[in-house]
Amino acid sequence: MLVTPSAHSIDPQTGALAGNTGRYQKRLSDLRGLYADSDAFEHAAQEDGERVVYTVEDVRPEASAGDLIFGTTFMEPGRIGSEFFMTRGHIHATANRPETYYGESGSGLMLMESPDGQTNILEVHPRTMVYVPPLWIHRSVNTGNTPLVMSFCYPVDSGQDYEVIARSGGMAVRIMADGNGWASVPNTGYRPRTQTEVDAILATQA
Ligand SMILES: O=P(O)(O)OC[C@H]1O[C@](O)(CO)[C@@H](O)[C@@H]1O
Ligand SMILES: [Fe+2]
Repeated sequence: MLVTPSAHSIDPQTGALAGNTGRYQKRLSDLRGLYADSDAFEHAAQEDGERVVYTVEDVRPEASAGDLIFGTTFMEPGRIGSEFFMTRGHIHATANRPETYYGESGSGLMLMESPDGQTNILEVHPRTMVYVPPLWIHRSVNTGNTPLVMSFCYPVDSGQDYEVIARSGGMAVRIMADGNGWASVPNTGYRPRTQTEVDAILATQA
């Protein structure tokens, strides 16, 4: 069945995506357990747990395979303790589905981790296209003091698996403020995946 082509303007400052079919927001209270400093988190959540940390708008086609989902992510600047605001992070449920992210405004980074625990970090700036290849767990981090807005695109049959990060006690590194910039520091609660867990991820490829 033919789908009608469409064009969608993106506001690089707000991430507003014309003609979006979906939108969701993650509030501070939705992000419990992500940050190293749980006291600082509880303090911030008590002050304003309803505070929106990031907003995602997207266009989702009806097709079940071969098509694309595209949209925008708007991330507020901020920190819990010295750890920068970040998305929950995930691997695609069909793990060999890739994704692109394009910097619209602000600055941050894409924190990526392979199933066997290698870390790869790429900075995202306006007019930078970041490629997240198949099989990489990915999380966006706003390391600036202004909103980070990115547009993204990924296959419609990707899905998101959030448990992969929870099971390993978070990602292997955390992104912390360091002077005027950022530093990656080891996550002391990290439990590397076993070979059985790695094999289970690889088995979700299609
Ligand atoms: O799904 P998370 O990890 O909360 O982060 C949101 C980002 O990831 C995506 O789900 C795309 O993979 C986008 O919707 C958005 O850019
Ligand atoms: Fe993704």
